[in-house]
Amino acid sequence: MELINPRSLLFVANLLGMLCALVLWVQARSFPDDIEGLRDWAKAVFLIGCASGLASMRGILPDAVTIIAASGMLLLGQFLLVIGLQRYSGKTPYWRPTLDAIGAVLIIITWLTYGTHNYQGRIFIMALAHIGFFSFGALLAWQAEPKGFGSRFLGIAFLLGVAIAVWRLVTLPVVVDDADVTLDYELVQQLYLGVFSLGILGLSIGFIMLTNERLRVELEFMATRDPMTGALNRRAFFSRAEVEWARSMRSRRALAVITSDIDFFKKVNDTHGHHVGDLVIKDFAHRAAQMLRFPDILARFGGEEFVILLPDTGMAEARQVAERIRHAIGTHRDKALPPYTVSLGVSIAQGNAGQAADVEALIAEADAALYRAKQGGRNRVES
Ligand SMILES: Nc1nc2c(ncn2[C@@H]2O[C@H](COP(=O)(O)OP(=O)(O)OP(=O)(O)O)[C@@H](O)[C@H]2O)c(=O)[nH]1
Repeated sequence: MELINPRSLLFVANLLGMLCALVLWVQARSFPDDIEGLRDWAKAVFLIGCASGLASMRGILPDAVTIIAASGMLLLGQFLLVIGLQRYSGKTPYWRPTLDAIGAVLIIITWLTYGTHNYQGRIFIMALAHIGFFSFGALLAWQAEPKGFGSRFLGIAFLLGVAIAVWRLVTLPVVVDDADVTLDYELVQQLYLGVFSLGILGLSIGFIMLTNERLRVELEFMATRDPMTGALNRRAFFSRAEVEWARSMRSRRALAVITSDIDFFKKVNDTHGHHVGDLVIKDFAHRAAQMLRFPDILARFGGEEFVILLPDTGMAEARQVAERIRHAIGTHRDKALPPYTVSLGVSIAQGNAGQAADVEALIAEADAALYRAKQGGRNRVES
């Protein structure tokens, strides 16, 4: 039964491949370099599109082009999809073993085309290769970060590819040998090709969604974080602090703020250099963050000055946290860094009369306590 001309399907796959390759290429050019894999995908989809275009010329161009070259491009394209996903996930791709395997498959395909004229054998070996690439692709897509809709969509698109290739294997016995004479008009082969053409589109959309989600996560991170330490920036701190403030005022539960400043930090810079100064700042941010729990937040307000917000935390508990940080910084140290100490100021609000009227006032109170800690000799906590 002729549902749709297989030649037309392959031609559509060719056009879709070219268009998807163009979109992926444009996307690759406008994306930050650390989101890798888009260029591989553009090349992959281009190759798969070309393979479909060549295959649509069956009976017009020689078999060496429409079968051997087309199969080679198809396999290389599918391999590049996997390579792109590996690069996207920060894994180092291994080219050699798979390229050797593709070479071996092409030699077998050539033998099956010119030697034994075995159409079923050719479909069998190509379906096996599709299953291998698509299974690996599904696994990589499922593991890819962020694990959002894009990663799931892509994983399912790859799994559909596996299912179709398995189905093609199962239905192999009904393939008639003369199907190879021009093009296979069997319904199963038409569906195979049809789904395959749409598959290029589905996979490309999936990967574009995945990379867009990664970009959104990165932009969000950049907009809310201090790039050097990964702590929240001032703006993100205030947007979270305002929410916690409102909650605290409504529920009358205490909200604590700790401000901290590394002691004699100018001396660290002057003695060991700015680079070591930066390492000390990062060390402080890392170790202070380890001493906090959800939903506490740590923000870098500038230089060596950090602010910590502790929701649902009273004065005694907040002082304990500050003491723990001071003690940890002053006693355990990274051997690669000079010893240093930190002074901290603590303040709380609970919506009572006479207490801070807003977050800024609460921070100003903690700053005043921090100033007293500095005046009192440093390496201490004041409230
Ligand atoms: N390495 C490095 N230094 C910074 C950074 N931002 C600010 N600084 C330096 O940090 C120092 C801050 O010193 P001050 O706050 O004036 O005083 P201090 O030496 O820490 O002394 P006290 O706070 O009084 O104990 C200045 O020398 C700044 O140049 C940064 O991102 N990296």
